Amino acid sequence: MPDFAVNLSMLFTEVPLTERFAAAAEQGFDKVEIQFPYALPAADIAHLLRQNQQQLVLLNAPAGDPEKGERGIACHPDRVAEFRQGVTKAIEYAKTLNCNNINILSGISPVNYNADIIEKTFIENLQFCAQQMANADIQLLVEAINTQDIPGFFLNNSQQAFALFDRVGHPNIKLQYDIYHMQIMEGNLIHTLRQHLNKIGHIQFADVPGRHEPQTGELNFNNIFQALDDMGYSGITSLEYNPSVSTTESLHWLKQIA
Ligand SMILES: O=C(O)[C@@H](O)C(=O)CO
Ligand SMILES: [Mg+2]
Repeated sequence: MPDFAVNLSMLFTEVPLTERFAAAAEQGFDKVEIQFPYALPAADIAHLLRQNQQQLVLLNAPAGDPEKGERGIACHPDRVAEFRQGVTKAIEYAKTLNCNNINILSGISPVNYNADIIEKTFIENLQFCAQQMANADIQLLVEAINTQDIPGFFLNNSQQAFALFDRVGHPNIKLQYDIYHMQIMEGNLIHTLRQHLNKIGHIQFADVPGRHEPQTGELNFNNIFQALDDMGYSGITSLEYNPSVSTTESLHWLKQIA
């Protein structure tokens, strides 16, 4: 069975973030992720993790202003200084919280720049991240996101990610393979996971369509989880879905496979 973590930005949202750690612990989760932890001081999060005997396994670097529709700025040529300051902040949080993985979001391609400059900016920013994070013993992860939910998102499929990793040319970079986004963009999940397992550092999932819990859509999660075990995947597999019912009720599938 996969080593599960739960994303506290999308599950247990019935209660404020500070109370989600305990809610997740009550359901048996000892590993959690938070997309953007920055509204809380790192010391407060560290306290909550200790109190609930949990490990933070993932956080995202700051990704611009979501109120303005921004979903990452790593490919924005005019935001390089701001992006890198955000990465420094993410590394400080990760160090305080003993978190070994930081996820980077490319963002939506800016309309006023040509494709080559956007790609070059992203590659140079990833080179910066890979080295800074290697210095801090942190794995750089990069996530591809589907363009139905976020039209224009620059990094949107696994083959594009692997080609970019070759150009980044640093060993400290892996794909955060989100099953939900990849099912929408390319399908062929088990084959892709098996073929590129050494370049995949973290997995998230939700069913398609709807981005809800397993058994609400078209994916056979029993087969996917079994295949991950069979191929020897040893990383984290994280619940990152919008529960279609209460979070606790949405975990029925987990009890069936346990
Ligand atoms: O899949 C997603 O939406 C994420 O993993 C994320 O962190 C976006 O902020
Ligand atoms: Mg994701």
